[in-house]
Amino acid sequence: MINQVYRLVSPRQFEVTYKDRSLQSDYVVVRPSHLSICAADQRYYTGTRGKEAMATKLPMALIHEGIGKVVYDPLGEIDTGTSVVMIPNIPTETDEIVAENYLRSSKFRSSGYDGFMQDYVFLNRDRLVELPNELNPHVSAFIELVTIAMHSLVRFEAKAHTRRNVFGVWGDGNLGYITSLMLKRRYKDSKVIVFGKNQYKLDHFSFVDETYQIDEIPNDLFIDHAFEAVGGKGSQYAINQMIDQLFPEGSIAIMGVSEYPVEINTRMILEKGLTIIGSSRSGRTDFVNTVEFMKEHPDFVEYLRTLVGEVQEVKTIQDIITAFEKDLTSSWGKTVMEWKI
Ligand SMILES: NC(=O)C1=CN([C@@H]2O[C@H](COP(=O)(O)OP(=O)(O)OC[C@H]3O[C@@H](n4cnc5c(N)ncnc54)[C@H](OP(=O)(O)O)[C@@H]3O)[C@@H](O)[C@H]2O)C=CC1
Ligand SMILES: O=C(CO)[C@H](O)[C@H](O)COP(=O)(O)O
Ligand SMILES: [Zn+2]
Repeated sequence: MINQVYRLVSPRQFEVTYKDRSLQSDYVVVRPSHLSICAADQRYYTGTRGKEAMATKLPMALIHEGIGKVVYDPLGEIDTGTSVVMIPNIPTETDEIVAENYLRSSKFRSSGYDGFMQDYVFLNRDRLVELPNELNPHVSAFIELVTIAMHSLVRFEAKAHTRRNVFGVWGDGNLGYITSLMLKRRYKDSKVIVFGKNQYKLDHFSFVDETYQIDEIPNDLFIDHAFEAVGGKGSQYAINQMIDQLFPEGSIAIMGVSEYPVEINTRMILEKGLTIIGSSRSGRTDFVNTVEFMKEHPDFVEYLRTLVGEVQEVKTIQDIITAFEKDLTSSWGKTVMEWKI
């Protein structure tokens, strides 16, 4: 069959590529239904990802957050029409220590390897997780971003000390919202404080204990552990504030992506004995855990609906551009594409 792949060829410019794909293979074929735009996709779309990465990774289909329905399973194990979330990480080996998303041999969709902006996505059997029918598709579209918070929390639990009275989350955007919501659901007796730049965004965080604008943090406020969900140059300011507000021996989980190295106060990291935990992408276990968590906590899913921002029906390449442009000017939430191309 001929599959159409919608690739970014240069900033703000997409082209259709026709790829001949055989159904005589082990791949399960999925028709995407709802796709969501990540900050990483925007860095490629706008060309801010950096000259070298743009040159080596393009042309490629963007998008690594998405769901769809199974249209063909060569083994006949998965019913046609089953709703699934697609896993963008593609491991090529296993390791007893290193998780699939940290293996340098793994490929990642929409980062040098074609993402989900295709008519049909061909996936290895273990690269999809079945979704319950009742789950809201616009929320499910960005499950991958929820797995990022899940993955970071799992790493935090394995590496940080066990006093968890007060958590601080820096970042009043999508990932900050998801992380603080997940912390509140997982640690019912702990206090969660969110630190952000915009009062109108912080107003959405009604479920946390306290919120502060980053230039109004009380001097006597201290936290046990911190999560960074800012990215870019802002992460430098955020990480240095975390270092100041943490009790000794606390931890900092970094999730935000920065294009350039950031300067952090290593002297105080040493003096306070802080642990820094880097966290990037996610793997199958995180997807399975996240879908289970969403099944068990309907109120968690309900809160995530607040994050559904722009919804754009996509039938043409111009609609794709419209979705990315709307996302750039949107002041809150995730942009979801209803994939009907
Ligand atoms: N590790 C991983 O695997 C993943 C990482 N990410 C990364 O996480 C980061 C956040 O993503 P996302 O939530 O979607 O992006 P958002 O833009 O929605 O969120 C970032 C928020 O942080 C605010 N902010 C800026 N500076 C500070 C500061 N010093 N302290 C507190 N808040 C601040 C921003 O405000 P304003 O807009 O006003 O500047 C914005 O509201 C990005 O870098 C993204 O690439 C995303 C997915 C996976
Ligand atoms: O968003 C992400 C995962 O959900 C990661 O931040 C993204 O994969 C980083 O990729 P790149 O190196 O291409 O910017
Ligand atoms: Zn992403």
